[in-house]
This record gives sequence, C-alpha cells and structure tokens, in this order.
Amino acid sequence: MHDIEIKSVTKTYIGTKEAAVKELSLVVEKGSIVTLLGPSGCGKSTTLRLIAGFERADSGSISLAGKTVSDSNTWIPPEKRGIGMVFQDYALFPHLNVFDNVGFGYKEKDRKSRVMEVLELVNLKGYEQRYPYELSGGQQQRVALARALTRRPVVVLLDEPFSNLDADLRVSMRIEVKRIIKEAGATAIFVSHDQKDALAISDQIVVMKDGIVQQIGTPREIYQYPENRFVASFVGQSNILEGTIDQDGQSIMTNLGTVPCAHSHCRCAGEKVCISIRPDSLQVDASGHIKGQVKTYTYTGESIDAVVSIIDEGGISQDMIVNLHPDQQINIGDEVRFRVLPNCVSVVKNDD
Ligand SMILES: Nc1ncnc2c1ncn2[C@@H]1O[C@H](COP(=O)(O)OP(=O)(O)OP(=O)(O)O)[C@@H](O)[C@H]1O
Repeated sequence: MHDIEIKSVTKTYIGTKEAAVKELSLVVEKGSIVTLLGPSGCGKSTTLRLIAGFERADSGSISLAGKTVSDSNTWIPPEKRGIGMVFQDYALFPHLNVFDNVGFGYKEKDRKSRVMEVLELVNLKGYEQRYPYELSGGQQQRVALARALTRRPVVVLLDEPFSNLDADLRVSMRIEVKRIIKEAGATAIFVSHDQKDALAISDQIVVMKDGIVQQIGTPREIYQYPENRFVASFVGQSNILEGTIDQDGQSIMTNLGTVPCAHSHCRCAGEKVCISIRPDSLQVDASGHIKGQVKTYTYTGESIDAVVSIIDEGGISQDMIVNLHPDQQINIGDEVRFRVLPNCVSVVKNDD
C-alpha cells in the first residue's frame, strides 16, 4: 500500500524562470522513511510544501493514503490532509507548556490519554508542566515530534529536524527519531542536505539537484551504486575517473591502469564510461600499482583523509582522496602506493 504517490509534479514560483521542482514522481510505501536529499536550492523544501499543501503544483498530482489531495481539479487544504509537521526551529508555542503544546488543536475525548501516550513514546513523561525554554534542544525536538504525531497523521513531514542539534546529540537523535516514527507506525518524509542523516535514518533516499530527481534508492544502493557523477560526489566522497570497459566486461581501462569493477558487466566492451571509486575502496599497499604523493591530509579521528596527487599514464596529474589508517604517520610530500578494491567501484553516468 502506498501512503504517498506523487505523479509528475512541476512547480515554478511566480517571478522565477526555472521550475523549483520538475516532473517529480515518487511513491512512498506505508510505514517507510524517505529523505529528500540535495544541496541548497535543489527543491527539497518545495517538495515538502507541495505535499503539505502550503504550495500548489502547476501540474501533476499528489495522493495521500489513496486519496487525491492535489491535481488540476482537486485541492485539499493543508489542515485536511492528515499531515503532521516538524519544522526546522520546532515552532513550539513558547507560552504553552509541554502538555498543551503536544495537545494543541487536538479536541478529541481522549485528549489527555493521547497526549500522555505520545509523551511516553518520545520519552518525555514527567515533563508535561515544563515550558519550551526549560527544555534542551533534543527535548524540544521530541516535543515537536510528539505534537506532529498526536493526531495520528497519515504522513509526518520533517524539515531539516537535526540542523539545530550539536554533533553528539544529532547522532543519538537520528536513532531516537527513527525509533519513534517506526513505533508510531507513521510514514515520514525528511528534508536534509546532510548525507549522514539521510544514510542513517532512511529506508529510501531521493537525491535531488536543480529541481530534478537524480536517483531514488536505499541508502546502500545510493552509496554503493550511484547512478551519476553528482550522486557519487554528493553522497559520500568519491574519486571519478574516465575509462573504457575492458574486453572481459569485468574491469575498466583508465589512465591509472586497469581497475576491477564488479558491476560493469551490463555495459558493452569498448564503451567509454566514468567510474566512481570510494576512498575506502583504495587500499594502501606497498606493492600497489598506483603511486602518488600526499598533497594535503585531514585527520578525522576515524581515518586520515589524504589527497594524493598521481601522475597518470598520459603524464597528467590527478588528485585522488584516499583513506589512510589513523595511526599512520604521514607528511605532505610522502609517497603512497595503493590498489583499487573492486567493491564500491561503480560505473556512473557522466552528467557534466
Ligand atoms: N517563495 C518563493 N518564491 C520564489 N522562489 C522560491 C521560493 N521558494 C523557493 N524558491 C526557489 O526555488 C528553488 C528551490 O527552493 P527550495 O527552498 O525548495 O530548495 P531547498 O532544496 O529546500 O533549499 P535549502 O536547503 O536551502 O532550504 C530555489 O531556487 C529557490 O530560490
């Protein structure tokens, strides 16, 4: 069963030339978490606002729980769409306590028990009488999420919900928010420009650029098999090389030598392609066939991300990002040798 079905939706704001969202189609299964991921201005928030009913599409249709809410003949206003919304700044009412924030606008007979139920779900039992200014950022976010869930919405929309949290809290809230949404049985759409949030929380990721969907897939599909250069570079780090499919269909001939590629078999021998090699797919090895010099490096704690300058067979210098072990002693100018491991090497469309 689909909870959200968007068919070929286009939206151009008045006074602008380019459409903010172009021919967007998306199907979201009941109970799943989908993230719209992309750089600033790619149309993520517009898509969310179209689903919520804060904006109207120029063409195309949107259905929620099998019911059309927007097409050329139909318009259901936001308050009748069965949607719960969590805003970037949480938008809590400062003059209302937690209980009244969570129960705001909920007039059913079970108000008290329902509010207590969602407060328990978000682990805020005992905080009913507190005011928003008496809560931490993470607790405020739980209140905002509880409020979005009180009316048992068909769909919960979350606009950059982690952007106001510091790094540690962000990691724990990703896990917590996912648990709450799954336990509530809700279908959720997140907007994010942070690939780590998207990879951690989503069942499906929709990568967008310039209002156009670039790829839809599970976090693993998006990371391991990006379809084009943009997705490869935006979701995780990537080294892009140009090459030609080898006769055996199992490897790509590049200026850095032949690179094994387990996923090139569906292409034709001799075809010119681009490949994306994740830095964690480059193994430092004294007998490796690729040799370069360390240009810069960044210590991240988990690894050393080094930019290594390589002179290819055509005599052209090319930079590659290589993950080194954090214990490795390294200096700018050091020579490193490495080899390419076949997993995480994928053929991508050259969309430049
Ligand atoms: N109300 C508006 N009027 C005119 N243009 C708009 C309006 N809102 C957004 N846009 C434009 O539409 C495009 C998509 O904007 P949108 O806010 O959907 O992007 P986004 O991916 O959510 O960006 P961000 O991550 O910065 O919030 C941008 O070019 C933006 O300038």
